[in-house]
Amino acid sequence: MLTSVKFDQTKAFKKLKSHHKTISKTTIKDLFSEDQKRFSKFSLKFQDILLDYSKNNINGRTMVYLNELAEECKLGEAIEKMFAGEGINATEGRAVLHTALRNRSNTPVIVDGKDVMPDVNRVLAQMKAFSESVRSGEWKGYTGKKITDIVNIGIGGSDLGPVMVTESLKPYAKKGLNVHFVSNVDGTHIAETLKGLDPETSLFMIASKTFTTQETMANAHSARNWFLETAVDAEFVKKHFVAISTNAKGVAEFGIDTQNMFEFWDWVGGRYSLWSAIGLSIACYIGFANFEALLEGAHQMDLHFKNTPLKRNAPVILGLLGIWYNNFFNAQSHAILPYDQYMHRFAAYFQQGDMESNGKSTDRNGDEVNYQTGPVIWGEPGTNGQHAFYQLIHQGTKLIPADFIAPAVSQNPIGEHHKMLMSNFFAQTEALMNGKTKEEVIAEFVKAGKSQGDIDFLTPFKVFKGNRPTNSILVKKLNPKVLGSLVAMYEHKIFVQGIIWNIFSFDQWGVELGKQLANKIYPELQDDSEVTSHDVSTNNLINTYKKWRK
Ligand SMILES: O=P(O)(O)OC[C@H]1O[C@@](O)(CO)[C@@H](O)[C@@H]1O
Repeated sequence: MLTSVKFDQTKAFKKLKSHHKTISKTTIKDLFSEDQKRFSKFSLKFQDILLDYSKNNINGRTMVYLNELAEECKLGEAIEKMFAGEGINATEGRAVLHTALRNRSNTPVIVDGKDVMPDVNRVLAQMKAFSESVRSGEWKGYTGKKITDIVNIGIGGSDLGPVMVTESLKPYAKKGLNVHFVSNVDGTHIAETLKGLDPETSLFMIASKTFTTQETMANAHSARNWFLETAVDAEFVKKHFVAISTNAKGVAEFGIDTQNMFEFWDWVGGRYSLWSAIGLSIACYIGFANFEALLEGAHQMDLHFKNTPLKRNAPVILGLLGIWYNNFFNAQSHAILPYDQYMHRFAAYFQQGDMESNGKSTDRNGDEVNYQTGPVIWGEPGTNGQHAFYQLIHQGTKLIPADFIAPAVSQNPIGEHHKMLMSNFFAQTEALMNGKTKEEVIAEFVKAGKSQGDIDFLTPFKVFKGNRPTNSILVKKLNPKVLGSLVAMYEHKIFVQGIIWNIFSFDQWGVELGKQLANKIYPELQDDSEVTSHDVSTNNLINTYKKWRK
C-alpha cells in the first residue's frame, strides 16, 4: 500500500503557501533579469528532448520547496512500489505495470509471485508475427486477397492511444495499408468508416480490455454483420476479425478464434495500454521495429524516472510545476500545445490519461479532499490555436499554464513552412512571458502617427500583462523513440501528481454511474410509450425524442 500523506498538512505546503505570497509579486520577466543563469538552472536535456521550464513563476527556492513536498509525500517510495509491481491500484486490488510492457531490459517484474515478462514477451512475439504477416500480404482474406484496411474498434484507452500514435507517426507508415478507428456508439462512426471499405480486404481488431464495453460490442457486432452480408459464411470471420482483450471467454463467445486473440492483463490500465496488444494496429501500421522503438523510448524515460534524483527528473519537474499552478495559483486547466500537425490528437489522448487518472475528489483514506486535484487538460496544434483561443491565454482573466512542444526537424520540409512554424513556437512563449507594457504600446502608436484620442482610447486594449507561464519541450525529430519518451514522461507526470494529491490514479469509478443509468434508459426507448420514471426534465426529453423520431 502507498503511504497516505495529507498533502495540505505537509510542512512544505505551508512553506509554498507563504512563498507564493512573495514570488507572485515578481514577474517571470523580472526573474530573468535577476538571474541570467535561469535557462541553465531550469532546463534539462533527456536524449533528444530539451525541457525548458525557465519561463515559469519559479526561482530556486520554489523548486526546493516543491521537492520537499514530493519528499514529504513519499514520492520516491511510491515510484519504487509501482515499478516493483505492488498493488498500488488499491480499490481494484491491482498492480500498475504499464512499465513492464516496455521493459526492454527484460529484468524480472514480479506480480503475485510470478515474473510477468515471459508473458509480455510472448504476446510481443505474437504481435510481431501477426503484424509482419499482414504487412507482407501473407495474411489473406477469405477470397485470398491481402489486407489493405485495418479497422480498430475500441473506445477510451482502446482507441485514443492507437489513434494518437498512428497519427503522430504517419511518416513511418506502410504505403497501401490503411488504419481506421471506430469508437463512438453513434451509428455514424461505423457507417462512415465502412463506406468505401472492401470486406474481402478489411481486418477488424476488436480492442477491449473487458470485452463488455457497450459501444465496442455494438460496433463489433455491426462490423461482423456488415462483413457477413458479403462473406455469408461465419467460418470466414476468423480471417477478418481478431481480438485484443483480457477476457478470453468474452472473445470466444463473440465468435473470434482465441488463436487470434492478443491478450493483456489486469495490471494494465486502459488509458496506459497502448504499449500492450492494444497497440496491435500501431505495429501493423508503422511496423514492429518502429513499435519496438516506441517501447524503447518509453523504457528510457522509465529508467530516467526511476533512477534520477527528483530535482533533475523531468516527469517530477512537470508534475510539481503543475501542482504549483493548480494548488497555489488556482489554475483550473493545463494546455498542451504541440507545434506539429501530426500530434493533433496528443492533447486529446491526455484528456483521458490525466483527467481519468486524477479527476478524483476522495483521498486514499476515503476522505473528501479539501484542495484542488486534477486539472482540465485541453489543447490543439499550433499555429491553429493562435487563431482560436490564444486571445484568452494572452489577455483573458484565467491563468492557463501551457506546454509548447515542437520538433526541430520537420517530416515535410517544404519551403519556409517549418521556419515559420518554429518562429511562432518561439514567439508565443516569449510573448506570454514578457507581454507588452503600456509604454511600449504608446510608443508604437506614436511611431505610427496615431492621434492622441486614438492612443488614449485604444491603449488599454493593446496592453499584454504577460507573466503567463509556459514549458517549452523541443525535440530533435518526432520519431517513434522520441514519441515513446514523451508519452511516458506525461504518464509519469500524472503519477507524480496523484501521489502528491494523495488520490488513487488508476481506477475510474466515475465512469460507472452514467453507464448504469444508460442501461436503465435503453430498454425504455424500445417502444413509443410515455416515460414517467425519471425527473421531469429527463422524462420530457425522452418523450420529445420519442415523438420526433417517428
Ligand atoms: O477497453 P475497454 O474495457 O473496452 O474499456 C474502454 C474504456 O472504458 C473506460 O471508460 C472504463 O470503463 C476507460 O477506462 C477504458 O479505456
